[in-house]
Amino acid sequence: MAKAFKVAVLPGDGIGPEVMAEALRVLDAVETKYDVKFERTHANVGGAGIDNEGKALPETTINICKAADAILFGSVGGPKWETLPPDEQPERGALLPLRKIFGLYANLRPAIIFPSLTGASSLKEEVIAGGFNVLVVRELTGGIYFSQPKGIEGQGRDRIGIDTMKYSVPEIERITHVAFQAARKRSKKVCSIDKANVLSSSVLWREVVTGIGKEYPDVELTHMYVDNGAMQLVRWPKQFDVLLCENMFGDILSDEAAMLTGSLGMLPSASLAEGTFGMYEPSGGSAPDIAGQGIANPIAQILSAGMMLRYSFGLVEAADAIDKAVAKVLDQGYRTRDIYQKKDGEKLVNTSEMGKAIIAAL
Ligand SMILES: NC(=O)c1ccc[n+]([C@@H]2O[C@H](COP(=O)([O-])OP(=O)(O)OC[C@H]3O[C@@H](n4cnc5c(N)ncnc54)[C@H](O)[C@@H]3O)[C@@H](O)[C@H]2O)c1
Ligand SMILES: CC(C)[C@H](C(=O)O)[C@@H](O)C(=O)O
Ligand SMILES: [Mg+2]
Repeated sequence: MAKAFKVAVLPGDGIGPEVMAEALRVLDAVETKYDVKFERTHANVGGAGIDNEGKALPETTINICKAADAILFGSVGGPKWETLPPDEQPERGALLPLRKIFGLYANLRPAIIFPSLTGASSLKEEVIAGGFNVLVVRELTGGIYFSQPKGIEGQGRDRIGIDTMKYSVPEIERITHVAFQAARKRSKKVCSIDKANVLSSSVLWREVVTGIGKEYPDVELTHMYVDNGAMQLVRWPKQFDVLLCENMFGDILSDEAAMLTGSLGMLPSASLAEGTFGMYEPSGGSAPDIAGQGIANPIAQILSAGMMLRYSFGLVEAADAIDKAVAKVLDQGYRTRDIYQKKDGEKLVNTSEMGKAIIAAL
């Protein structure tokens, strides 16, 4: 009998449902080819949760996720819900609680430049010639996103907005191990990003990372302040292998790294808990500027589904096949609008045509 895995499918808002449809078709194709079954249950999240069930993260959605082996997530948010109280909006009302409820502390965001896409990068060709492959390892359940106190206090012009950045030693230790273990399977270099010249949480971060680094003598460890890191990424991205970041620094640097590869629509992510449970989503958002037009790039969502097969289901062969199929269609010249450079040999396609091409290449 075919091996079966339960997937909670949360398409969300904006381009979320459009790119999710293509990732699900890719999963259909994997089922046929690899004798596996993905039992999918759809659930509302974000604006779709608010509109259909009155809440960004309805109980039914939480229960569907709890019953699943992994969550495949689209993206949430958009102008329609931006006037709600902050904690009820899609991002703070659904995405962040999901990360916390499921203990998804390790966010892996690989930024890989495909050889055929070097021209789509915002960097000069000579800087990225030969490609680069950076893995952002972002701490996802701590830091300034979650620490207390937080909120707006007082009245009128006397109000103050408060956010707090806290990290405990165990929180730093576990994400550091993830970074070093990932580096061991790659080019054996970890660059830890912090702001230890200003922030106390970063002073502790640097100390703990240095200590853990001694357990991995085969991996080179360097430290960099986040402002310099942001600059070095655009100056010479090839110097980096694994970038280890706290929550907010990782959020910012992963968008930057994504754009160096050509488009935010190319960058997948895996958010992992202890064990095999994970949530898989594009690093980018609901892209309200292009939603509803059928032109979004589905590659980040499809590669995220591939990461789900790799990290939560152990289906390495099928995951490799998805990665290769994406590289192949890019070599064949298929381009959604975000990565189209009007060069000879390029074929401008919409979301579903890109999905179909990837399935054909599987
Ligand atoms: N994980 C998530 O659900 C997530 C992540 C980031 C932002 N958001 C939310 O998304 C909404 C829009 O935020 P934003 O505009 O700052 O960021 P965004 O990532 O949605 O869009 C930034 C730019 O990248 C482009 N882009 C993103 N994904 C693309 C794709 N697949 N194909 C082609 N182009 C793509 C968009 O068109 C836009 O020009 C906000 O409500 C934000 O909070 C959600
Ligand atoms: C939408 C937002 C809460 C989210 C984050 O900041 O983590 C997004 O930007 C991301 O990168 O996944
Ligand atoms: Mg982000």
